[in-house]
Amino acid sequence: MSSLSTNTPSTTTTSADPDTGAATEEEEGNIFSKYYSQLSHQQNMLTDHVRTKTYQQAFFKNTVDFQGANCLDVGTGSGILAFFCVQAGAKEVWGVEMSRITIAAKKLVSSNGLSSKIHIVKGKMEEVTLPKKVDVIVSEPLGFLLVHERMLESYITGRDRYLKPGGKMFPSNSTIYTAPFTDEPLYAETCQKSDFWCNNDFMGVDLTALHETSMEEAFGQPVVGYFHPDILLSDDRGTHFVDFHTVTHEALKSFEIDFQHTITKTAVCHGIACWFDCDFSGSQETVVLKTGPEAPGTHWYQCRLMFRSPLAVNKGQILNGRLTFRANDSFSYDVKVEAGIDCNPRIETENMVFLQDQHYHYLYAEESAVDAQGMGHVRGNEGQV
Ligand SMILES: C[S@@+](CC[C@H](N)C(=O)[O-])C[C@H]1O[C@@H](n2cnc3c(N)ncnc32)[C@H](O)[C@@H]1O
Repeated sequence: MSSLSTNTPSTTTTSADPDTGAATEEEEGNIFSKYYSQLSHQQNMLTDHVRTKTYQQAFFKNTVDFQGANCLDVGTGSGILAFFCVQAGAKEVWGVEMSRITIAAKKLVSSNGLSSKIHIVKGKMEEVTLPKKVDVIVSEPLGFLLVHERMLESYITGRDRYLKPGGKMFPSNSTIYTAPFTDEPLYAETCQKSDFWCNNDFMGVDLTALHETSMEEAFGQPVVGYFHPDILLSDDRGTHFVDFHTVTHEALKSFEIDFQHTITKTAVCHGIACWFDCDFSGSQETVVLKTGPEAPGTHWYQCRLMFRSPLAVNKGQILNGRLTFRANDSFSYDVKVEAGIDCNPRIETENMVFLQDQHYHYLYAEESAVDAQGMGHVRGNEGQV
């Protein structure tokens, strides 16, 4: 099916019947499509007040960009950002959405009397056909660690297919931050998860051959949850800047974050913490959405990548290394962490911390997969998203 009309866009996908909402095989194969088709998950996002309020403020503080504008909302979900576009003065909005939540979104649009302004389009951003190019693209394509779910790729597909030259994007850019942290209880808890496999007589079966695999699994998962900024071991931040106006698909699929942190506390470093900020740079004002440990909590929490072997660090030393992100087939990324210590003349020897077998200039790597199946699961102190 492929058609083009001036008012009611149609899709070129094999997606579900927009009226019955029956899922296609393709849709059933996409865990995020199923996840987002449930009102409860849309509600989770709407009730993240930091997130939702920041989006509305970003549009309201840049009404010059929305007045009389044609807008595209990539992944409209309940349609909330499309409503905000209209509130900010948009002429028409096309809300593209791959999941069956379109049925609910259409109900909201109609019950709010906005059917002539907001057009909910069922299908993938990569496949739908819209009637015209737009002045503004809005979206909430942000996952844990910014890139989990790989929806940024759909956001920039929307840009490449439908944004007029010089058009605006809300959000417009984002920065991932890194910092080393210490958290002994978290480390102990992660190790304890594998204690079960130390049993050499579980109902007469020796399980110990799987202990190592279980440890790899436990440390291979990022920890999603809040933490207090006091656990950070440096004031320096590794950064990775992504400009949504210019970033390419290739650059999103594979990137590195190099870091160099001057250690501010002698401690045992248990890994690298990561979070992101997002800018909405309109013609009038830049509004910032923050998800770091010092900001009010959001449903993105923060992420921590654990070291299997912790690293003793001394105040004044330099911890340097690299995070390597490679997109995978599970709508997420494999993340590799490498870190090492440089000797520094300002080492406070009286407070040095040593771990067995650790040497200065010690370099090691940990593999960590940001697992799509782990979505919504929070380890640490905050329960479920
Ligand atoms: C994080 S939610 C945001 C929903 C809504 N915009 C909001 O801010 O509350 C992302 C939405 O985008 C949809 N989505 C993800 N990838 C998509 C794609 N390639 N094409 C269309 N919709 C997509 C998901 O089904 C989900 O409803």
